[in-house]
Amino acid sequence: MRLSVIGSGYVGTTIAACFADLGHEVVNVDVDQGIVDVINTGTPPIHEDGLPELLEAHAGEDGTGRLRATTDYDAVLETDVTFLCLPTPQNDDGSIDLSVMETGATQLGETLAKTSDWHTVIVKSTVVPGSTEDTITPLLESGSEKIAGEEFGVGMNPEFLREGSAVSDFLNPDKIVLGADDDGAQSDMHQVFEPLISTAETPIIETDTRTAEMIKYANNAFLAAKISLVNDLGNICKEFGIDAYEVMAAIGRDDRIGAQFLRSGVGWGGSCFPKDVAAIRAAARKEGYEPAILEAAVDVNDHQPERLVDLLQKHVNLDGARITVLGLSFKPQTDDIRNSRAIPVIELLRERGAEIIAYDPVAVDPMRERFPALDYTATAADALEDSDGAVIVTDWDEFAALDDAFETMANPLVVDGRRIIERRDGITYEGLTW
Ligand SMILES: NC(=O)C1=CN([C@@H]2O[C@H](COP(=O)(O)OP(=O)(O)OC[C@H]3O[C@@H](n4cnc5c(N)ncnc54)[C@H](O)[C@@H]3O)[C@@H](O)[C@H]2O)C=CC1
Ligand SMILES: O=C(O)[C@H]1O[C@H](OP(=O)(O)OP(=O)(O)OC[C@H]2O[C@@H](n3ccc(=O)[nH]c3=O)[C@H](O)[C@@H]2O)[C@H](O)[C@@H](O)[C@@H]1O
Repeated sequence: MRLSVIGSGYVGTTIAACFADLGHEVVNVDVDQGIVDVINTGTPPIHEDGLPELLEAHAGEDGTGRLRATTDYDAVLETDVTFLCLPTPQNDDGSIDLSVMETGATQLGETLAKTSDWHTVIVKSTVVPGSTEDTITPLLESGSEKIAGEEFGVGMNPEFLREGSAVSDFLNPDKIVLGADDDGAQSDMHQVFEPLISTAETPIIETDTRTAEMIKYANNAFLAAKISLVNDLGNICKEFGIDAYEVMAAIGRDDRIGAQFLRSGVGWGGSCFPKDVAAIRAAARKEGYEPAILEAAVDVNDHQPERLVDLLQKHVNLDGARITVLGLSFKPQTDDIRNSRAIPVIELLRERGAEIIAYDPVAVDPMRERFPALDYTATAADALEDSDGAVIVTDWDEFAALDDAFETMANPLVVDGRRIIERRDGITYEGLTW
């Protein structure tokens, strides 16, 4: 099939490359000429495992030619189906900001006015229930002067990939949710996912657009709340001198609980959990419902960075101390720092007078834009030298392999927010929940 993917960020680039790999002909449409140029050289605009190989195979000079990028919306006219992968950030009150989606839908509608062919538009972005039906579809209709369901199709297909393992998650999903209010869109979505359905034997959930939208929020809210509950229990474990990881390993054996997402520590960050929990809370409140558990989940999460810094301060006077921050991205295997827990940790350390030396394998440049005045190093070992204490904020594997480097610290003190460093002789070690 011929597909266009509007928005070439973490999701748009990944799904475009994966669909090309599954045999579709794909064009990425983005307003950012720099991103478009990079994709057309066969290189990903983001750091993501497996993407360099896929882009080289399909967009590179010697590739299959099944993937290209452009800033021109008219490219949509040479395709049958368009995915909208535009950002859905939050307003100051936490509610969803649909403005980029509105701009994209309007421009896409105006583009579709130029063709009489049937076309299906699929909302891939995370949007609160009702957004597709009440906001996006009317804009597509007014821009194209066509009737949804009769002259073009509209579907909603939420994405569940995680950054850091985006390619493998997309190609091996635990479910594919196909939301549509018309048969044409439902049938087109089936065709798009056919190569994945037949190879991965993935469960397909067919539903309407509002339910598809809600499934995405329920999924993210459940996972975020699960981690917060684990952190709440982990904080209790710490008070009792019990290892939360041993406790979680035991309860994770219960199928009703599940073994994943039981890692306690400095909390959840990233571009999605915080904004999606905020958006569904705001949407619920607007309907007159206060979601108490989600509120508590956010509250626990907001306090974990402070608990980490308080724990460090039990061992060292932070005023004037040289403190190493290891890990800046919101999770390992990505350069994304959006809502990284490193941000509140750095802010708290600065408030308490610490001098910060920071290191991350791939996220130094984005963090330098956020905090230009910090001292950044090229290796973790350099960051530890002469330091009065270190905090671990991201669970990069390379931190687990650090050994002699701790001996170069002025004060070998490690406060681990991710349980990545082993306790050992010669280091004062504190785990956040163990
Ligand atoms: N990042 C993730 O892991 C996941 C994100 N999502 C959802 O997917 C959506 C997109 O997220 P990301 O890919 O992270 O966003 P992003 O911010 O990484 O990428 C968005 C892209 O859209 C482009 N863009 C902005 N306005 C445009 C316009 N009018 N026309 C064409 N392109 C335009 C930007 O230049 C950028 O390249 C969001 O709703 C997010 O919640 C869903 C699952 C996973
Ligand atoms: O909507 C989205 O954008 C995506 O959000 C999350 O994916 P992502 O944020 O990329 O990464 P996760 O692996 O879920 O980690 C999120 C945060 O939770 C933290 N986390 C995760 C697991 C855990 O056990 N403990 C824990 O603190 C991570 O360190 C990270 O800060 C979801 O896992 C994806 O299914 C979803 O598609």
